[in-house]
Amino acid sequence: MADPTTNLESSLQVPSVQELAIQRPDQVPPRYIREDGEIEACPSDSSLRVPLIDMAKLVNAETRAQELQKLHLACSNWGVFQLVNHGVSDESLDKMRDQVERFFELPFKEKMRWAQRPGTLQGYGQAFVTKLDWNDMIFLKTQPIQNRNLDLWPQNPPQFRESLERYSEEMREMASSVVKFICMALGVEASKLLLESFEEGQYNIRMNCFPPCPEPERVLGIVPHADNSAITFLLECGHLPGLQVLNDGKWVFVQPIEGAIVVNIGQIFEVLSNGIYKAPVHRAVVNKLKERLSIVTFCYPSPCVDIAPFENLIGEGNPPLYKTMTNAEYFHKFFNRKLEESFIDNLKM
Ligand SMILES: O=C(O)CCC(=O)C(=O)O
Ligand SMILES: [Fe+2]
Repeated sequence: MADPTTNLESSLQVPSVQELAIQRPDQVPPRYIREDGEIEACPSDSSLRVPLIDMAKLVNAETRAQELQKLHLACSNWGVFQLVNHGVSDESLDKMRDQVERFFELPFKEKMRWAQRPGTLQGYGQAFVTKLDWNDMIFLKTQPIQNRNLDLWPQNPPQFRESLERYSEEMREMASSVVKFICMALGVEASKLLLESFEEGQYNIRMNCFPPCPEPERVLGIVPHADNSAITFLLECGHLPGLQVLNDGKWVFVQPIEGAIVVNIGQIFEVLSNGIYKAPVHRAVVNKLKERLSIVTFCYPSPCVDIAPFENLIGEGNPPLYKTMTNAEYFHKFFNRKLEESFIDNLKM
């Protein structure tokens, strides 16, 4: 979910999906069943593929121009791409995946040591909107350090905290370069202020567990949504596809690629780009036999910068399409949004 904090603010205690799945039920309890028709597990057009962007080609001055063009098309036509050669070491990615896998393997009672507490937004549990998602998760704020609630940072498995700390640091570094290149692709010079705002930005990490589900065609792992971040990085823990992006009215699987990180535009960047880049609607589907894990990093600029379309994109014939908001106003609108209304449409002029 864009930022599970919304749901958690009014979160009810709901059962663990992993615990439900362990009992190997033949059917799913009705409160998980989606009434809006069968969930299409296969893309209607399997030739559609989410674009691949090579960070090494963006860094290299000789190949940059061409790769920036690809990046521009990826962001304007899809809002999502797979990033390779991103510079985060395999070792660090593997370590993080391993610790998250081990965490979800712990007995339920042990995981509950880090459960969401009443009045807290973070911790182990579920996000609840209207229907239940087939998903357990642990949601932790990692940067800046004062946002951390270490009481909710697992100490089991033993290296969880240090892996998360290192991983989140690497995501923060990656965010600054990815934002810089996305701005270049958009044709705006990213201001020093904006780039610094990602160095000092806010980073929240949601680790998702989607247990096997007896009726995958009637249940969703995560409901369709767009992220409220500026950009989001998603790391797959295995090879089982589950993330789907809505593209031209079709749900398209994001096929896991070894070593790649999935990057998607969030609603803050949609505003910054004056709608040239859109935050894509996406969802997670589940599998009948296999569990899937994902690690999702939501990147936000520092609360000091306003959220408004880039000035260079505005001029005669190009009016601003979105309002100018302080960070606090943006989150106030988000937390007070009506679920039946489109959040992003409410940010438009
Ligand atoms: O894990 C996935 O496939 C999707 C996760 C997601 O969209 C989210 O946590 O916002
Ligand atoms: Fe998402």
